[in-house]
Amino acid sequence: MFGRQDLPKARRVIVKVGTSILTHGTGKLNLEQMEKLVRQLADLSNRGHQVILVTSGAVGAGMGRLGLEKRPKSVPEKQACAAVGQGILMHMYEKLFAEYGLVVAQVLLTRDDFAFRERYINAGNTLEALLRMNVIPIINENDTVAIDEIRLRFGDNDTLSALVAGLVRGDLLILLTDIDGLYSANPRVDPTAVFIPEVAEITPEIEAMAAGAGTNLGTGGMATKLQAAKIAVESGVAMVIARGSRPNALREIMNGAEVGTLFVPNETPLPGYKRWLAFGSASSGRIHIDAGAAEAIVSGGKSLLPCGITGAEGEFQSGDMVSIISPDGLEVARGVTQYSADQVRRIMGKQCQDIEAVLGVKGVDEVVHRDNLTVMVSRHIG
Ligand SMILES: Nc1ncnc2c1ncn2[C@@H]1O[C@H](COP(=O)(O)OP(=O)(O)O)[C@@H](O)[C@H]1O
Ligand SMILES: N[C@@H](CCC(=O)OP(=O)(O)O)C(=O)O
Repeated sequence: MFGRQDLPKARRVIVKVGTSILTHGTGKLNLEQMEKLVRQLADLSNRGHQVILVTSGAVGAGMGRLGLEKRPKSVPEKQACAAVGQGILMHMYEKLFAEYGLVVAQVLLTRDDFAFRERYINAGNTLEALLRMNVIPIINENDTVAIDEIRLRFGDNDTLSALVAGLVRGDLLILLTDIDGLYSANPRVDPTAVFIPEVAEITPEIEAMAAGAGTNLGTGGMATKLQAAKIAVESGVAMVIARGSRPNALREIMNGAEVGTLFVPNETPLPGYKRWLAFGSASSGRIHIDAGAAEAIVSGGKSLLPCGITGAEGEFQSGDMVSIISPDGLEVARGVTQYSADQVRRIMGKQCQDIEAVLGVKGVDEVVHRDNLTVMVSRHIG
């Protein structure tokens, strides 16, 4: 059984730091905190671990420099703050890592870089090349171009860090925030909340523990951290949420000490392509299915045939990614369709041998083949 004793063996470690620990309440950078963080990361690298840093704080740092006291509401203003702040953040990281003789690289990603498989593979190759060169990649969302609609689908940097961890087949993802880890309820609101040291399975009860957003400067609170945990554990990556201001938090975690909340990785993680289907890809439409088809796909590992389809939404083409929706409205699977939306509407409910008569061509039997399909039931993220 995976446990804390396995953490020292983690070779590739992704560390995400939230705005709440990188900036003061004033919005300006918390320099002491950044120095401590960089020192620990440099030490991890010196110990032979491969380190990737996912950093928030661009909007916060920009606010500080522009003298704004509240996080702006409009998207262009937030993006303007990020454009000012990202340079300030990188300048500090470059300076601090250089003191320990380490080279850093800025990598800015958007949701689309994960949704398009070619870009996803390219981003992975670049990160591999940087790690081979002993460079520390410093990743943030490309806020100036990530429009709100797309941002919402990304969630925030918690989700981004988990997608990155899956992309590079990381061993451990550490989310450093302003609280010790997961509690049974938000302890800032509920004084009876108890600390949860380890989560072996992310059940609906665990999900219910994470309520709403956190601080004025941070964005997602615990809810987005649990979404990140779902992606990480299904990708075979262990995850720890811990307080970033704790002195030597990273060293203690890497030594296997009981610090923060540990999320145990799945013993049979999704393979690379199915992982991308589940978490990276963006769906172009929805195919509705009946209860029998849902059972065959989820429990039987079967392909989706026309006879189990009850409807199609959207204008997808053959080769597009589609969400497969059960009668209770849940996305039970996601996969690549071999028929367009128009064709699906014409062959739905029919037997395979009738496809030729309806479409005038002899097509394949499977609307979505099981090789190109991933079951989402337990993996639904948001
Ligand atoms: N069940 C919970 N356990 C711990 N913290 C919680 C819980 N529910 C909500 N929170 C809030 O989540 C906050 C951390 O999230 P956030 O402010 O987004 O940090 P970050 O900027 O590091 O991403 C905590 O300060 C706390 O107020
Ligand atoms: N890209 C944004 C980060 C937004 C975000 O996810 O913030 P947080 O919840 O503090 O991790 C920034 O750099 O300000």
